[in-house]
Amino acid sequence: MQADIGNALDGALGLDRAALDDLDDRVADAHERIASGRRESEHGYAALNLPETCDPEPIREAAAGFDPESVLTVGIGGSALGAATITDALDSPVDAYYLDNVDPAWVRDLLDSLDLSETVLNVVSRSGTTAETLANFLVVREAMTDAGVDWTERTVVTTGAEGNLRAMAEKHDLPALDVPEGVPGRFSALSTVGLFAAAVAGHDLDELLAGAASEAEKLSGSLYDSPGYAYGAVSYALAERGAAVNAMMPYAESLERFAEWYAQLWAESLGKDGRGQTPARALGATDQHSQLQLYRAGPADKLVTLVRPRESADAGIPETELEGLEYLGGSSLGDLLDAEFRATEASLAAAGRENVRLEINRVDERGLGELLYATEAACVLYGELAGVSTFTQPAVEWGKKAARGLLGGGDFPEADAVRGKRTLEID
Ligand SMILES: O=P(O)(O)OC[C@H]1O[C@H](O)[C@H](O)[C@@H](O)[C@@H]1O
Repeated sequence: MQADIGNALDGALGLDRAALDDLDDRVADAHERIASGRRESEHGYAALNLPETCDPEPIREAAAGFDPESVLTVGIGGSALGAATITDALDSPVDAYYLDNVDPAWVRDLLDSLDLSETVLNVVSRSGTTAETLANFLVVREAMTDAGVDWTERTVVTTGAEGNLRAMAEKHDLPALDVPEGVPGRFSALSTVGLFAAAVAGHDLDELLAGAASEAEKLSGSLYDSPGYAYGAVSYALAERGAAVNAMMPYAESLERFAEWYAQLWAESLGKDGRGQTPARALGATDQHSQLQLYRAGPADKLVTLVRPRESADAGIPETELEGLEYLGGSSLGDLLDAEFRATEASLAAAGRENVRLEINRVDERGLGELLYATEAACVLYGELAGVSTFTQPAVEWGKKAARGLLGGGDFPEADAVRGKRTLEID
């Protein structure tokens, strides 16, 4: 991956090269902390070791027993978004679906549309206790039984050492993949969590991990040596100067889910102690015709992250006799997308609005491995520089406990706050 941070400098927020050079001393210290966490396989830091520690063989073996039409992943947050980012980005004859919400109509529609006898079910939960995931699993299991499908023959579980899901896998003797120790869900794309659906879909796990490894090798004590660190350092420096929002804007339909994955990573890891940077999601070129207005002319409180592959399949634009459109004819949709990308970049820069360009060669396994790993490294570095606890999520846990208390799943004081909601109703 390559990061071009030129347009992050000398814009409205006033970050200049000298300030970035000064920050590089702190990057060196942060890198030492990260390297030590990786050496000791500390919680969270262990995720940056996945290019070396993730063994793709058991994942491939678990997938090899199936030749399905589709793979259905039941999980939420980090237990769905990494896999979804990979399978959405890459073509495969196997369709990949994700039940990562409990909207009843949506769940029912999806299940009605699938041939469950031709579907592999992957239930993914690190904790093995997440209510949405377990509830959806029970619904899918029943739907399989109703369709005359032996769910125990078509289910693979991915979970931690303990929890309801582990117990269920043992009880029914289901194939189970282990969630690696020390790897939080939002950092688990390059592990059993993110790679099973990719393996079923026939994607090259070795290349995904090799792409990640190539970015891991670049991590050093200077932001100028690593695209991941460069992006993390610049995001942090701009946030300190007022970039409260970071808009992730890939110029590829296939990377739309990547922006969703990034939003969890950035929000849940960095939003602590009154600090953080709000992730926004945009898609080029579509959102040039909507959100760009705000990014260029609204408050100067944003970094816009433009992501694109350098190469992709192209489609020619036919010659036209339509007056005024001659310039399009004989060109291609790829040329148009490229022009739109560069125009957006220039339009933001001309207005002093900071932006960064992240590029991979292609949206393939290698490019995705690079992009996922480098973004994780960026996030970890940002967390170190900001002094936040990157790998915890107490605010999310609060809401989980409150919901569980409301459902009668235990005595949680958080549920009392829900019962005490203030109201001011207007009809
Ligand atoms: O994998 P699970 O234990 O089911 O957790 C799924 C998700 O649950 C929580 O909301 C966490 O905050 C997320 O980080 C996690 O990815």
